[in-house]
Order: sequence, then structure tokens, then C-alpha cells
Amino acid sequence: MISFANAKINIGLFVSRRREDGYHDIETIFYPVKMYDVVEMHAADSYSFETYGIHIPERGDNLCTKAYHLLKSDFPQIEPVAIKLLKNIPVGAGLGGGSSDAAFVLKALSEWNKLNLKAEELQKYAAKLGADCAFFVENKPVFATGIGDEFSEISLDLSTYWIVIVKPDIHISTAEAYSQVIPAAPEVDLCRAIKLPIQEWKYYIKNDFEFGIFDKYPVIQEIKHKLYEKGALYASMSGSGSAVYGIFEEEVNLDELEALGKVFHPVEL
Ligand SMILES: C[C@](O)(CO)[C@H](O)COP(=O)(O)OP(=O)(O)OC[C@H]1O[C@@H](n2ccc(N)nc2=O)[C@H](O)[C@@H]1O
Ligand SMILES: Nc1ncnc2c1ncn2[C@@H]1O[C@H](COP(=O)(O)OP(=O)(O)OP(=O)(O)O)[C@@H](O)[C@H]1O
Repeated sequence: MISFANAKINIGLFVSRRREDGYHDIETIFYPVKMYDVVEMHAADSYSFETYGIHIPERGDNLCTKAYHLLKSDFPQIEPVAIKLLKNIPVGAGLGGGSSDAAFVLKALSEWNKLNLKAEELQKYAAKLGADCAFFVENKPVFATGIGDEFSEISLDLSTYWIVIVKPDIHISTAEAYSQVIPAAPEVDLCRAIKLPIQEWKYYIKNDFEFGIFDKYPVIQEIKHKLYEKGALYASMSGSGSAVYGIFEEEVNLDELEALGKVFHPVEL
């Protein structure tokens, strides 16, 4: 079984409160983008996991492996599988790649083993693997609250725009990024702001991580400025960075940006 695990961008991100458990309450909009990791699953005698493509810095088990064991602990009937992951989504980028891989493993295991798990059940498992992970179960544009795992659907379609993602050679740890934000009540109602024309978003929709991250890594801010110079209607860092996206009315030449980071053009498969 092959799954194509897509990335996400955050449109606006307010960090409102530090919780007792060390996590933070946030308000953000998650929007799926057409940039994919490939997760291949084969029947096997015992569980195994291999990665190809972009190198993933080791930090314990891969999220795909954690997803497999998490579901297997509740459903012992799950057959062993060999998972091969082709990693294309940059890591430490704020694009949610690892979370997406894990969510797609949960969905594939449920389907393959005919567990018939509903979206809400899969979301509960996903939330145990990472705050971002639950979003990828339904994978639709949503307004997210809580630690980023409570959703209300929104109507937002950017399919007629040209989205570009620029990833500088900087790996940002999500935990470290959160530790440097001072939480504050959101200044703006994101659900209302998102209904404004896109060229007005820049006046209202901001990402609270940008302030601290731009200070530490000025090149990320430079990328954002360049995207505006090139005509972006809206540009922002995604999640805790380091990737920055731009939303354009139409395709433009961004060769100049290659000097600052790798330029990705999300496309239909
Ligand atoms: C920055 C975002 O990408 C925005 O969508 C997410 O909030 C990050 O979600 P994620 O990568 O799935 O995060 P996790 O793997 O669950 O957590 C990594 C670390 O980030 C911090 N963290 C994460 C999410 C959150 N709402 N508050 C936090 O403080 C915690 O220190 C946690 O130990
Ligand atoms: N399948 C995976 N893909 C990517 N990273 C993984 C995976 N499994 C485990 N990880 C670990 O997660 C780390 C990346 O997580 P991190 O939250 O910092 O960044 P991210 O990929 O940009 O995601 P996010 O958008 O959630 O911030 C990696 O350094 C790696 O140690």
C-alpha cells in the first residue's frame, strides 16, 4: 500500500497561553499543501522501517514506527509490516512532515487491517504522537485551537493561486521555538480575517514565532521580504519555521531566491 503524506502550512499562528503540561494553546489555520512524502507499506514477517531521500536527524524512533506500535498496542491483530519512507518534505521546517507521515501510517494500518476506525478515533491516536498530527487525519483546511488538535472546518480554497515554499538551510526545533515566545491573547479573530481579500491578510494575520526567529535568523525574514518584493499577496513563516511560503496570483520567476533557500512549488500529483 502506498500513501502520499502531504505537508501543511499555518496561515496565522497565535500562541495564547502556556499550559501546566508545558504545551501551549494556539490559534491557527492549517492548510494542506501539495508537497509529499511517500509511505510504502508491505506485508512482512516482522516490523521494519527504512528511510530514503532527505536525511532525518535521529531523535528516538521515527514517528512512523511510533504510529505502528501505538495502534498495535490496542489492536494486536495488526499484521507486521515493512515501511519504506521516501522523505521529500524538509525536516525542522514547520511543514508538519513527520506528523503527516505518522497520520498516514495510522490511516493505512486501519484500512489494511479493516479496523474501520472513525476519523475522531484516528485523531485521538494521532494527538498522542504530536500536536500537529491529528490535522492530517482529515487533511482539510481548519481553524485549530487547543494545542493545535481541536478543529473547526473553514471554507478556504487557494487552489487558483500559486503557492511557493522557501526553506533555508536552518533546522528549527519546535520545542525551542515555543520556549522563546511570550504568550498573549490573540489580537485578531483569524476566522474573520481569513475572509478578507488575501492582499489584506498581511495587516492582520501574523505568526507569533516570527519575531523571535527573525531576530535569531535574519535570512528567514529576508526570504519573506523577497517574496513580497516578487509580488506575493501574502507571505509568512509556516509554524515554528524555518520554511516561508508566499501566495501569488500567478506563477513568477523566483530563481533569485535560490541563493537564500531551496524553492519548492507544490504541485498536483
Ligand atoms: C508549530 C506547529 O507546527 C504549528 O502547527 C505545531 O504547534 C507543532 O506541533 P508538533 O511538531 O506536532 O509538536 P509536538 O511534536 O507535539 O511537540 C514538540 C514540542 O513543541 C512544544 N509544543 C508543541 C505544540 C504546542 N501546542 N505547544 C508546545 O509547547 C512542546 O515543547 C513539545 O514538546
Ligand atoms: N517521519 C519523520 N519525518 C520528519 N521528522 C521526524 C520523523 N520522525 C521523527 N522525526 C523527528 O522529528 C523532528 C522534526 O520535528 P519538528 O517538529 O522539529 O519539525 P517539523 O518536521 O518541521 O515539524 P512541525 O511542522 O511539526 O514543526 C526530526 O528532527 C526528527 O528527529
